[in-house]
Amino acid sequence: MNATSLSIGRLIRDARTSRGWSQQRLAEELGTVQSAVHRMEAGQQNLSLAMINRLTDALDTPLIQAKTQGNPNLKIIGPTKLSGQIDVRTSKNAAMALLCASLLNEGRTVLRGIARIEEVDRISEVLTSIGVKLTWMGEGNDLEIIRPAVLTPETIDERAAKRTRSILMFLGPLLHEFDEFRLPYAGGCDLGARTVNPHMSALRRLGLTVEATEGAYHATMVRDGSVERHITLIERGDTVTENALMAAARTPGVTVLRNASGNYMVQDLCFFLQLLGVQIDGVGTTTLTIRGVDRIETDVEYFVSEDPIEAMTLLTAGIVTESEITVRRCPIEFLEVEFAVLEEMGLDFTMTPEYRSRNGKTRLVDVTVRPSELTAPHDKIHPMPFPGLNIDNLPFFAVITAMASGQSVIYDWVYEDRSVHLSKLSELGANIRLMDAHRLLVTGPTPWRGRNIETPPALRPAVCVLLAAMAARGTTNLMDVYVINRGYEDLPHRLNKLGANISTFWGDAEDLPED
Ligand SMILES: CC(=O)N[C@H]1[C@@H](OP(=O)(O)OP(=O)(O)OC[C@H]2O[C@@H](n3ccc(=O)[nH]c3=O)[C@H](O)[C@@H]2O)O[C@H](CO)[C@@H](O)[C@@H]1O
Ligand SMILES: C=C(OP(=O)(O)O)C(=O)O
Repeated sequence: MNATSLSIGRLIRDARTSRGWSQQRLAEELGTVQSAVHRMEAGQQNLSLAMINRLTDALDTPLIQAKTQGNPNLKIIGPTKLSGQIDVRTSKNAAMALLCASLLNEGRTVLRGIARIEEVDRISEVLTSIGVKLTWMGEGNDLEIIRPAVLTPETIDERAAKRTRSILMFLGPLLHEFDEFRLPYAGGCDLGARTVNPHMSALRRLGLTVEATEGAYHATMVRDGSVERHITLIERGDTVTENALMAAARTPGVTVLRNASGNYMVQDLCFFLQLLGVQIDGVGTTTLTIRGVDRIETDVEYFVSEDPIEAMTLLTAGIVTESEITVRRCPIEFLEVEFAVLEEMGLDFTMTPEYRSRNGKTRLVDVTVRPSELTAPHDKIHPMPFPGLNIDNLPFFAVITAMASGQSVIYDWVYEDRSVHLSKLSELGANIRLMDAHRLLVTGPTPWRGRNIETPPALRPAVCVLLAAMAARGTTNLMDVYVINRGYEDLPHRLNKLGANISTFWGDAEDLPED
């Protein structure tokens, strides 16, 4: 226990008692247990930023708000050398799919190991607003979800819904229960235009018509009772595949889905639906055959698998700081091409034999990376749908190629704005030229230097800046990191355990001295 946690504990206790609440009552408001509140008040509990914000909301107290006024920012002092071992946690993207899929189940759903991140909080807020009861079990990462007999989409929390793109994945589950419903427009990272048409086109084949007007999707469902459906997705997208899977899961008969994504979050969703009694053949391939069931009422527990994007993030942390670290629990099936490129670039790394994730399915390895003389790859680095180089892992190659001698081309054909956001790395000293909106020319190696940076409004470019700042000489203040907290749990603290020097502070960019 330290003095700060004890005094925060007293603030919590005072705010609670001034509202006349018992520890049990506060625990219920927070979705935790009484013993956890007792530990917080006694200063025996490390409080995450997410928990401080939940306390602030629950207690509505200026005392705690004063601690967290303004935006969350990070101060990174470098250069740092990392050492030791770190475990990969579960993914934002599987969490999104599984939380939406919990709507299909009238039994009790327990999701084990869900990441406690802002994006999960947003979808949880949306679920709560339509009547679902979500309870974090203890202080860990297990979430119990119990839906009511009748959902109330008309009371949806629009503010939370508009902050995430995953709200689109409510279409698939809700079409089973309503002939007409309305959802707010999807949000998410600022990556340029992202079409929703593939979702509409796939769901139309199952009877759902969606009209997008006045800031909302207006959905109308007509059930035709056919026993077999063939749907070819017009794009091999992840969330569109998930939406179609959720729509097919409770549509009796057979649905054959072609040009489906076999990516990690889709596989997690398939394993979960299989536990719920939905038969799915072809998991991990581009053709999924789904035998839907009329109703699902099963008490189920599912262990979410490890995140290949977090694995890549942590490996990049080792590479950019020229350190030896071991990243444990890397889901190797989703990182094969990434490792092939890294090997070609001269990265010194070794892997343990494979073992299984807690879901019994996903293959994992521990990877040790060591300081290496990297050279630019011969060809451009570009992403492809699974089993290609993951689209969300491409940004990390901007940081890695900036460490390599020679010129590399990073080609992001997918997103219009991600490369633009990555050019922020030049503020930390990288020689990066935007050839056009989709191509970066990176010339390395880079003498990284710290400075104040406004966080790019996209998750992966933002975390790339954080990683480069760990290697940079001097101090980097990275302002307003909500976007990082959207997808990573406790990242600064976990990197600090490896030797990084990252601290969180609250405030606005105007409060900072000039560079
Ligand atoms: C919650 C979640 O799971 N989010 C992931 C999901 O978003 P999501 O499934 O929503 O991705 P999008 O549907 O936006 O697809 C990403 C972009 O790729 C384009 N596209 C995609 C497939 C294809 O065959 N052809 C094509 O052109 C789309 O038009 C779009 O511009 O997949 C993206 C691509 O892997 C990831 O970056 C996101 O992190
Ligand atoms: C683009 C991403 O996420 P989302 O689909 O949630 O915007 C991402 O995870 O990098």
